[in-house]
Amino acid sequence: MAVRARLRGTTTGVSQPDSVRARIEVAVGILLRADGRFLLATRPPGKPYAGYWEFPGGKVERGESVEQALRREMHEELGIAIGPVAVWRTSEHDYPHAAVRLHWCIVQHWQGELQTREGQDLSWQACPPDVAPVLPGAYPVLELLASRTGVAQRHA
Ligand SMILES: Nc1nc2c([nH]c(=O)n2[C@H]2C[C@H](O)[C@@H](COP(=O)(O)OP(=O)(O)OP(=O)(O)O)O2)c(=O)[nH]1
Repeated sequence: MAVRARLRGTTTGVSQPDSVRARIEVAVGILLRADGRFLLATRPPGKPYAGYWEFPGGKVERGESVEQALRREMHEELGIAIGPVAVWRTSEHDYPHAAVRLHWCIVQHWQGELQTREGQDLSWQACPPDVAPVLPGAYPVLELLASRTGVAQRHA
């Protein structure tokens, strides 16, 4: 599968010019456990790329900040109340269905037991993930996580 993505400060491919399509802003949570593993979830049925693994999150709604959107999505999807949010990186990806700008937020503290409110599967993963397929727009950040101290590495 062709992967076209741009990550601020890192060139991983070529996207369409911004003038061609309006970008959809997306807040994405990298829930990082104390052991360095991060949470991936499957996309629910009925959505584009249903069944693909992704980081939890969703579209920023009108009038919301990225942080507000992330707090709402984490509550709606997982039933948790997240603590401090740090926007870590921003990347862009062009899909056939949408052009998205992904705001990657590291979350290390939350309250509540994880629930699967949208029928998604959840998995705590290390780098590289051993679940597939992963949403193409998540690849660049997975590469960055692999080099980030504190993220669990999978050793074959
Ligand atoms: N949550 C999430 N979205 C991602 C990731 N990587 C990636 O390219 N995306 C893209 C896929 C979608 O085009 C977009 C997120 O939109 P979505 O449809 O899942 O958002 P949503 O939950 O607000 O959806 P809805 O309310 O409109 O049903 O971001 C990722 O790792 N996590």
